[in-house]
Amino acid sequence: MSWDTYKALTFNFPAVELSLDLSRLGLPEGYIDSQRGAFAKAFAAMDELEKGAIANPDEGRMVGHYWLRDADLAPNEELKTTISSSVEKIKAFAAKVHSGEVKGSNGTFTDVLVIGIGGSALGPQFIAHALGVPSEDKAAIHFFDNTDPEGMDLALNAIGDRLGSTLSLVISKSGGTAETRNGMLEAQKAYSDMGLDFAKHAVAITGVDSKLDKVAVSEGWLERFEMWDWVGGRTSVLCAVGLVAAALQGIDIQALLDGASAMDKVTRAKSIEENPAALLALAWFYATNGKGEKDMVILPYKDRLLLFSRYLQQLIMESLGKEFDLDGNVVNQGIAVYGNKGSTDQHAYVQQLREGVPNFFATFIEVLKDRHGPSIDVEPGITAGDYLQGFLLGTREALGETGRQSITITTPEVSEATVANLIALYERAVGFYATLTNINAYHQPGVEAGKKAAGAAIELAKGIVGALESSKGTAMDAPTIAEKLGKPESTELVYKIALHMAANAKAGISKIDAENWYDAKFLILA
Ligand SMILES: O=P(O)(O)OC[C@H]1O[C@](O)(CO)[C@@H](O)[C@@H]1O
Repeated sequence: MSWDTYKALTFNFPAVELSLDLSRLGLPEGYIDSQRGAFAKAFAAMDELEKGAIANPDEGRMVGHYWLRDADLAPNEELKTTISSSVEKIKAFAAKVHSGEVKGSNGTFTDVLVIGIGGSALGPQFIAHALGVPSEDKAAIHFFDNTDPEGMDLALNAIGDRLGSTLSLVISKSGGTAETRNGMLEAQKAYSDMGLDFAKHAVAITGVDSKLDKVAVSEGWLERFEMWDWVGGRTSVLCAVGLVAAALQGIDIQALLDGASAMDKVTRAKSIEENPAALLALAWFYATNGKGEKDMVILPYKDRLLLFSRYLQQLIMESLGKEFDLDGNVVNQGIAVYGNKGSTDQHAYVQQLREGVPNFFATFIEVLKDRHGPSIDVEPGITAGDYLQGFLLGTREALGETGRQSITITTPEVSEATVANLIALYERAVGFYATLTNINAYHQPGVEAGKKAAGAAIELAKGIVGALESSKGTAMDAPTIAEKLGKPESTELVYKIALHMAANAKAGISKIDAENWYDAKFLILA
């Protein structure tokens, strides 16, 4: 890359100490100019959104995550007060927990168990991993982010005998998410097995009057923090969803809010070149032909940013992956996101990136500061951190040689400010990209289909137990059970569910193997 091309296509944003290098994207001459009209619309739409327009038309909702870090921007006094008092309430609660004024049955809280999924876990996980220092944190943080029983066992195992000084945060915007409900019930059981009262160790973060909120009220949980319908799950990390856990861990949440606010100010610029979120959205649009034709590979060369790609997966794919545009046309939009960290990835999938199917563009995230404190030389005059940067620069070069596109974001260090900068940068880039592609970034109708089908499988499971119980001692294969349930069309599901039940000896169900696996029979002994 020539120095002049690099300078011409690298954009620096001193206010947030960030630089964005688009020089390895192959942007044709005049491309930015050709997009000015489209971006004028995107800037205008973003202005309207920030003023409180119903930017999520399907759900008739405002989209207010930008107000969370600058309450004065909220469209009315009530919201301004709600937002600021929520932040104050979080800080005050964390202070009481740290001082021991609010404590568990076994004394000052040492651990925090976050129970949530999707946007109610990914943001808190990213922040905890990026900014936590185990030996200094005010609380160790653990997650139930799935309905996998063994995953929960592992988290409980890490907590060990400290459950009596563990604060559980149950986080669900809707308050009705099955995985989170299951996690809550499992946690409740773990506390009660140790003779502890869950309610005295539990905090709810949810919408007012949701199912979860009602449970928290009726059981007299320690505290409740409100979530609002104008904050989407995937953009909720800077409200109570992410801030309570972060504050308890000892992370400076005001610095997070200020970092996001600083990036928000920069990304309100009305000129593409002066706006890093606009440049990022433009880069995505160019690289994917505005149709998601290429995947986005996120490559932070920093262990602390490992979970950023997972966080972005939801932010970008749940926001942009849409069947219809705002006019009802079928568009099947989206950008697939994956990634891990460099240089670890160099020894995993970079081989394919360089030589295999050219269906991606990479985003390198470069962090200038290696560590707090000095580093030893691993070779004369060279540190491990020099190697890390060397691998970033080398991989980027190697990808360029085979015509693979990349973006590079450079930030000075990993801190509250820069982590929040990145979050705010990508939130706004997603918003701009949605306007460029004329889609609603703020709903997720597709998620419902899987939830409904899962519900049907659970109903079927109940039926299978009933069928085997009513014919105790009789072994039946899957087609017979399905027939008995009046659901021959669901034979495959019956087979899969019965296999799982037998593996877990559920309701005493066992399996009699046959030579052909599909002829296995299931029974409950008489
Ligand atoms: O916070 P809730 O309501 O439990 O939802 C969890 C996640 O489920 C989804 O609704 C769908 O995956 C996400 O948008 C959301 O972040």
